[in-house]
Amino acid sequence: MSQSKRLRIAIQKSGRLSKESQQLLKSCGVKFNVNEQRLIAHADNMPIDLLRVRDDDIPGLVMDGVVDLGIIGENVLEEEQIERQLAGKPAGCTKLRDLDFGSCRLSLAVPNEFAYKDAASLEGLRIATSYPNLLRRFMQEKGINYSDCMLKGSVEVAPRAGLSDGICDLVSTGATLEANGLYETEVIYRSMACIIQSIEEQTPEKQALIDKILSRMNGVIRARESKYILLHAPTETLDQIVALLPGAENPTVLPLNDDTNRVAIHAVSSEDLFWDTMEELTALGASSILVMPIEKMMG
Ligand SMILES: Nc1ncnc2c1ncn2[C@@H]1O[C@H](COP(=O)(O)OP(=O)(O)OP(=O)(O)O)[C@@H](O)[C@H]1O
Ligand SMILES: O=P(O)(O)OC[C@H]1O[C@H](OP(=O)(O)OP(=O)(O)O)[C@H](O)[C@@H]1O
Ligand SMILES: [Mg+2]
Repeated sequence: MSQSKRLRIAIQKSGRLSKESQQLLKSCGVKFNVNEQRLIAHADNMPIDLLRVRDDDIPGLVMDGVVDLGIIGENVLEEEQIERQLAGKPAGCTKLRDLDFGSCRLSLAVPNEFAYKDAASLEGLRIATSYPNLLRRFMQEKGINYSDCMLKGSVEVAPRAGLSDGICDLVSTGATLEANGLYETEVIYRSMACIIQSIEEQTPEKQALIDKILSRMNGVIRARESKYILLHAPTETLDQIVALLPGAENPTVLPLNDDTNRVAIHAVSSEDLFWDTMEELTALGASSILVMPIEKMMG
């Protein structure tokens, strides 16, 4: 069991996940100030300590029970899990939920002049990557022999530098690949950020705090994905209009002053309302359409 009476949460110190991890915890009511020089940030209003570390270290810290929770990309989690299974080290942890950020994919990419047909085009070649285990699993499934070149960063420059024939690295918009004269040929893993818990037994107090944070996180993420919609609708097209609102259950329908042919609709939609739908709504006679963000949700 983690020795500390306070709940320990590991988050990325600086990088793609750090701001959003901090923001998510703040939205769950955890109050803390980060001092860039310090590894630990203590929450002021709850028995929670945040450990700010390199993202690569987060899965191991959770799997060894050094911290109770960690916010991490699934790509790093899966890579560490394979690594530890091979080394016979503890690799257990529980994924509590996917988060709504850090979406990216681990892909194979080759120089623009490379005539790639399928994964077999890489037979006998060298691939640079920071994810040797995920790459090996993919290549073994395809039965392709290759050699790897392990790089912790700047993987995209490897082919130009003559270090490898292709790469296996994270892609989001594809801008980094393009800037380095590479193109994506195969997605080998799709990833999101997630929150994981150590499998060590928790004290009832700490488990209750984990459950509280998770329940708040569910509310914050559900609210971020939802919209509050207000509009006026002709009574004759009311059913069609309600059917167009994405995931809106039991909308409130209210009468309008001095207008018996129209009603006001208030609805919580589980998704954003896109311009196309707004145009379809107006074509059905809807007016005064307002789409508003929701800050918190519960129950
Ligand atoms: N372009 C991207 N768009 C969205 N998410 C990304 C992107 N690149 C990486 N990620 C996600 O964010 C995680 C952290 O990426 P980052 O580039 O900050 O890692 P790093 O350089 O290894 O950081 P550290 O210094 O902590 O080791 C990745 O493991 C992945 O899950
Ligand atoms: O497809 P794109 O939108 O261009 O994103 C992909 C890039 O993002 C990540 O690096 P990051 O920018 O986080 O910097 P790093 O190389 O220092 O980790 C990843 O390692 C790629 O290099
Ligand atoms: Mg890292």
